[in-house]
Amino acid sequence: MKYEPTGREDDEAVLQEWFTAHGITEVECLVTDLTGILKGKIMPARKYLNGGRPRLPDSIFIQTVTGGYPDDEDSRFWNPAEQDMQLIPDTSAVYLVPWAEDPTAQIIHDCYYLNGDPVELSPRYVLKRVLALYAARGWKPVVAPEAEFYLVKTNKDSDYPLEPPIGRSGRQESSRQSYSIDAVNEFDPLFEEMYDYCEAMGLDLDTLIHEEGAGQMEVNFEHGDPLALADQVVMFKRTLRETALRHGMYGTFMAKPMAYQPGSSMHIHQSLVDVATGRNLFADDEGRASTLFRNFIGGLQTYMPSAMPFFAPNVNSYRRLMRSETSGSAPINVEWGFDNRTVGLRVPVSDAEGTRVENRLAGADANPYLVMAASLACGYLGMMAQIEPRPPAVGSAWEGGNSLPDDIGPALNALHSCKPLADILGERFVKSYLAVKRAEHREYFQVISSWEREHLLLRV
Ligand SMILES: NC(=O)CC[C@H](N)C(=O)O
Repeated sequence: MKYEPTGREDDEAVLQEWFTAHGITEVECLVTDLTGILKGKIMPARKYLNGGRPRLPDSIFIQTVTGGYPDDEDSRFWNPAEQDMQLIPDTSAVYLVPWAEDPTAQIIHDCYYLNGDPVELSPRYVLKRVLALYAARGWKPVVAPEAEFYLVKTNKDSDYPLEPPIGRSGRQESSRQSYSIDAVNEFDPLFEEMYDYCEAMGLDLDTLIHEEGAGQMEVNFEHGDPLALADQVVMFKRTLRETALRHGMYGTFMAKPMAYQPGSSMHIHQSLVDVATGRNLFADDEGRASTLFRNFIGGLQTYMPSAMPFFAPNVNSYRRLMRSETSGSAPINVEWGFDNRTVGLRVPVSDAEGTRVENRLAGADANPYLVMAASLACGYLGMMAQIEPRPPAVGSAWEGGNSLPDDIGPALNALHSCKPLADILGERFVKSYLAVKRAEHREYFQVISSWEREHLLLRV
């Protein structure tokens, strides 16, 4: 997947036309790091259109969420020289910044070394790598992500717990308001603006609902190409956070922002299209679940426990997945079942064309490129090895207990031992990801919590 300069003239023409149509004066050149944070440079549109392309060091892909770097015990897996990368725009990922005062573009870029090699540490590249495996077989995965999030009161001191926001009524939500339209309308001005921004950016939102938690909402995206939808989720998260700030609140995609409130997920519905015929290969000629579909689920069941650090990348992610009275339907297993929300892999009842599996494991805090790459990699491995899934769960699957790593430490160990995933996602990428996540975990461990001060200080 080398960048071929021959295609670039066409891209320039597309950009030129789009910049002129929108009167663009500034460009935000964006790259998503391992966490999902947008990094990049801002430059004048004039320079950008003259072929100016920014460079960034490849160390942005080995940065922890706090801006640190892993100890260099494993440094042979990245380049300590901090090589420069050339940023090349993807002209299918060009958006307006609708809240900017001067007409500004935000463009998602791919990263290449100066010799033209792609940077394998880039999450967007990891997803492209998995999609190329599907393309080589004439397959096209189709996904529909959902993103849950909380609106919360601004929280200037991070020592204090978060609180639900104040709505138009002047009141703070305190009870379960799942699906309540009036509870969504409490934040009507914010959502009006969010929709305006999404419209201006061309984000394909389907529905918005109120979820179970106080101030918790969910948006669903229309189904489509995984790369385009991962881009859209990244853009949506930025948009929602920005909109919330403009309305005096925070929007957060933390997996478990508040104790005693359900966590936030990023469910991904997945199906598989035959490029030649356009048919959904997850249904057979009689409209029943096909062998490929069963094997895809078999692969998810086999490899998802090892891919856990992509679905649950932070210490906080595992708080969402712990069973408690307030955990809602967050999964603790990789069983599958028809229209069953106690399993990690739900198969919604639908017509043959709509046959799909909803992977419910990922938290909203996960990096959408890596969630899609990991989920599609697990399914691909299952289809290649023709893995039969266990029988579908009937009734509650909670009784089976937690069959997944229940903390980031064991999850990282499981990924470390899984060679098939490293082969698909890239060995250098997986090693670097593990090193970054281990460094974050060590840093977290140095913080003494209020629970320890409350319960241990005077007792032990
Ligand atoms: N609607 C739902 O299925 C809720 C999902 C739940 N919030 C989770 O974190 O998984």
